[in-house]
Amino acid sequence: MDAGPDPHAPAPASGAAPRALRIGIGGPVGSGKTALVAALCRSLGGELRLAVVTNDIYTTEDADFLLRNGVLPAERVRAVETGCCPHTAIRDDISANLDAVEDLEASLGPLDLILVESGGDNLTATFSKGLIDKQIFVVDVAGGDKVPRKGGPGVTTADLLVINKTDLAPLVGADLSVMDRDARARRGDLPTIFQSIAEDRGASQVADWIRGELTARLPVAS
Ligand SMILES: Nc1nc2c(ncn2[C@@H]2O[C@H](COP(=O)(O)OP(=O)(O)OP(=O)(O)O)[C@@H](O)[C@H]2O)c(=O)[nH]1
Repeated sequence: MDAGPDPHAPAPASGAAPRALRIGIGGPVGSGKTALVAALCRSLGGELRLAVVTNDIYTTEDADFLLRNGVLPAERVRAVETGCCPHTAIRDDISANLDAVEDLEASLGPLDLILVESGGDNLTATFSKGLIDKQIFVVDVAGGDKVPRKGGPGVTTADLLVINKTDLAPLVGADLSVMDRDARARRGDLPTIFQSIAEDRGASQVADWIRGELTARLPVAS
């Protein structure tokens, strides 16, 4: 489904990107998506006009976590209760998510970055290109070092693969070099980041990747 142009997109200022970069964050249940969103709010919230849309099936758990942890003011967070499989709301019927994005842009004015966190799903979940510009897929080492090898569209095609909870690798017997080899085999030149949010509370490598994506969208000065 193609959502077409965004009617709420702010008029581009001279030298500025046309509208907020929308990044979808998906991945299996418990891999660390909300922890990543919170970390990115910590590292980027002071330098970018940032807002977040969370998706949960029956609750507003993830939005509540962000608010409880004070990583972003309440007016910058919207919670979508999907009431159905998480992938349906980010891939098939994206209207509730688009409404949330447009509502944020209408109430806050021009934004630089909107993070859309999917509800936890499985390795097949992907975002509609009508909803987001770039997709980050988060898996974690506690799921086993076989996960990248299993592939699926998230692992194989996401613009960025994040392998989270590296601090747990020795505890669960996960071999990071195997995960690295398999991720390269599945993804070719697409980037993969290994991280532990427990050890790097600002997810600095992912924040840097986002800064790079924002820079890449800026019009080339003539
Ligand atoms: N040890 C360790 N724990 C982590 C790390 N990142 C997240 N966690 C923990 O893993 C658990 C799940 O993290 P969440 O961020 O809620 O995972 P999620 O992917 O958003 O989960 P759902 O929204 O339920 O799919 C929480 O208890 C986090 O504190 C990490 O790098 N290392």
